[in-house]
Amino acid sequence: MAQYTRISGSVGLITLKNPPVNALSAVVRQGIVDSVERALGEPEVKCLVICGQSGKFCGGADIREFGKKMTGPPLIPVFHAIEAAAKPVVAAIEGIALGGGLELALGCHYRIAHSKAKLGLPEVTLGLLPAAAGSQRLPRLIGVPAALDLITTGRHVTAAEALQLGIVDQVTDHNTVDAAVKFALSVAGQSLDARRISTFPCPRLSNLDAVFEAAMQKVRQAARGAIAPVACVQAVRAAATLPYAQGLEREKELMATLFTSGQARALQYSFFAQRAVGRWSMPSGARWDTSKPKPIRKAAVIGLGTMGRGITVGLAQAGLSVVAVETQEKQLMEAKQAVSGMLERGAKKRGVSPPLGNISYSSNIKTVGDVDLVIEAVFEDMALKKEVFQQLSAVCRPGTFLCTNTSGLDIDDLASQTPNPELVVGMHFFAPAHVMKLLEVVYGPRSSPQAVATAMQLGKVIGKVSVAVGNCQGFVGNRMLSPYLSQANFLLEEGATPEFVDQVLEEFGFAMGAFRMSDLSGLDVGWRVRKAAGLVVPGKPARMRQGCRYSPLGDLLCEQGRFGQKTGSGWYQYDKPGSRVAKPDPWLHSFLEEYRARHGLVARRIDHQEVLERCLYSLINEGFRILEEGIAAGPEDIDVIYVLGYSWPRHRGGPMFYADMVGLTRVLERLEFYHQAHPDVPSLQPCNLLRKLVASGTPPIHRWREVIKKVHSQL
Ligand SMILES: CCCCCCCCCCCCC[C@H](O)CC(=O)SCCNC(=O)CCNC(=O)[C@H](O)C(C)(C)COP(=O)(O)OP(=O)(O)OC[C@H]1O[C@@H](n2cnc3c(N)ncnc32)[C@H](O)[C@@H]1OP(=O)(O)O
Ligand SMILES: NC(=O)c1ccc[n+]([C@@H]2O[C@H](COP(=O)([O-])OP(=O)(O)OC[C@H]3O[C@@H](n4cnc5c(N)ncnc54)[C@H](O)[C@@H]3O)[C@@H](O)[C@H]2O)c1
Repeated sequence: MAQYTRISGSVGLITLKNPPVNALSAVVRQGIVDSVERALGEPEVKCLVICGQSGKFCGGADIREFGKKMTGPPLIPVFHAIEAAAKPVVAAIEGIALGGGLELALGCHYRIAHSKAKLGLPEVTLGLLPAAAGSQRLPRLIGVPAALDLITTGRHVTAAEALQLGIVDQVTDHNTVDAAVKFALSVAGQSLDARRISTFPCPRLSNLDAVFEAAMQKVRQAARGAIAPVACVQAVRAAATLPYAQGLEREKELMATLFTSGQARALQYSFFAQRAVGRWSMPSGARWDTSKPKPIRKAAVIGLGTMGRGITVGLAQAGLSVVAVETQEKQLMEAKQAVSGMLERGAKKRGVSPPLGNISYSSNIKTVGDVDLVIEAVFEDMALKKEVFQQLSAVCRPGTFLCTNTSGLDIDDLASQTPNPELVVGMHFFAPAHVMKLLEVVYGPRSSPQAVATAMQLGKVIGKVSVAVGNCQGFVGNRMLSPYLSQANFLLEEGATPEFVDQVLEEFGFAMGAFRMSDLSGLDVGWRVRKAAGLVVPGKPARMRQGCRYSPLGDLLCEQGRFGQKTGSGWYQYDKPGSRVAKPDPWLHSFLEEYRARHGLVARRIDHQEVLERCLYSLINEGFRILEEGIAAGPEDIDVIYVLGYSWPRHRGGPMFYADMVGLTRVLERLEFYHQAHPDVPSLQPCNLLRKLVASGTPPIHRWREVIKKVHSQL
């Protein structure tokens, strides 16, 4: 609702009340209409202030209303009524003014913001554009280039930047409502002609075409197929070239195409999924709301390679004390230098001082005796990790949580090395660990709910989106990647090139195709895992392992020292080791031809559809197996992992959402087709849960959990 009160005798105060973010639901919109009407009708009221309850101005339109039949007054006329008011209306912006929230403020005559407030038009991140006149008012207020930046990126700006851009009129460190009331009284009675943004001409640009061409090129490059950023540029162009009323029409037209699009559905699903994963549960029945985390003030990181350094930075930046341990003095010194550099660069960007003092470095594991939690990040070698866990058990005080950053080793096996396996969980970060938002929190059969809650909470503290998953080889993300990569390799055997496979996957929206990604991560990583799994055994029939099809192509490249970017060659060639520009490699093409000839394989023409379906549906099929086994609690968990950790295009929601969009019947049919053609590839065999979902009438994704529950209860 919106509550109307009179303060200081002559100020009408409208307070938006719709926790948690005062979104503009139908009731709130109606409340604003009624309150404005009332205030304008009261002769004693000289001016109005609009604020939000609980220190939050407004988080925008109520996204939960989007899928439903719209009721209540539409936003544009509400904001026009405010702008047309004969008494000054001041927005008192505390906390947030986002999307429709900022558009409401732009309908007001003045804007006062608290210094800690964040403002922005993030509609693009939900597959939309600011369609309550935001795309038309903002360029008129701050000019086309700045408006294009804010609207196409959806980034939030601080109050200080908003002041500099001209979005707000004043910033205060004190009570914002008090400041707004004082301000409103000071301008009461003054002419409002120059305060109605919709009447402003859009600031002229001499190079208008060039600006919009450049903006369009920029968004198309970054969008990876997303349509909203393109529509945002078109809407701002309308503001720059058309009278306000016509610009509004264009905004409405563009919004109509976005509003019902699959991309908007996917992005809004993704928004809620990222919040839903925080409400985790385990098959044992333990849950987020019944498991209390322990506060972590001091942590240790063991192993300061690529991952350990990033994890140390993340912990220190969040204000924790960190003991950073590396056994070799030389590596320790190098790590210290690298970590300090990362902290200094990060602090410079944020305009704060680097928290260098939060970290103490040591080459002696005994120095971790007084920490609350340890994150082990030594080489991916089970014997080594077991040794480290035994040492930790001996030196850590009782109750210390022991976490491992392993990419896929058995958490329970590691836990068995300690007298308190309930304190052991996986904390699987993604590289670069201080940047990537995803954290897989992996619980073993003996991990306590408190250990899981503590790791999930620590993830939150350091700014990660944490997803709780069960223990299995590769956990969720890497396990699903395995059949995807296998299919990509099989396609090469059958006649495709790495360039073609990557092109199809990149057109789908991945930042990098399977082969460019493997070259970046290092081919040796998978090689080591396959060796440890006994798959790389000289003398074995080359293309079969344990009765299943196996492609040794990656192993053969590694035997040649082709580890990817770091060695200057892999699936592609590079100018020099470390270079990032992948070029097609004639050597690799002849190697593939020789390989096919050696194995009696005849190259055939492979089309886009086959590449996409085999790579994506095999990955999705593994996702269904993961759900069936209870390794992930719901499809949202898998989708968040893929969007945040594996560059799955956000506007496609994630693999499980994509399967829902394609249609489960279609996915099942195509898997059956490919499995018939490749009976020696078990990952193409449709999993039981997928069949059950189809048999139960292909329910929409938000109802899959009901079927999953039934499957689990039958086990
Ligand atoms: C035929 C076709 C016709 C087409 C014509 C249709 C015309 C329709 C006209 C529409 C007009 C458009 C108006 C406007 O331009 C559109 C918008 O405003 S879209 C919304 C823009 N706002 C945002 O994107 C903000 C989203 N929220 C956030 O970024 C964050 O939540 C936050 C506000 C920064 C707060 O962050 P935190 O403190 O970390 O809290 P959480 O994120 O965990 O959120 C808490 C809780 O609140 C829920 N929530 C947040 N924002 C909204 C919202 N805008 N609507 C509904 N719910 C919201 C969030 O989901 C959390 O709840 P939980 O999911 O955990 O239950
Ligand atoms: N690199 C990635 O992209 C990535 C992503 C997620 C998880 N992981 C996992 O993180 C872990 C570390 O990977 P990485 O890429 O950082 O490896 P890395 O080779 O870069 O670093 C490992 C570090 O551990 C140190 N070390 C070895 N034994 C030690 C001991 N006993 N005590 C203290 N330090 C010791 C080594 O000197 C080295 O500096 C592995 O388990 C890996 O699977 C890696």
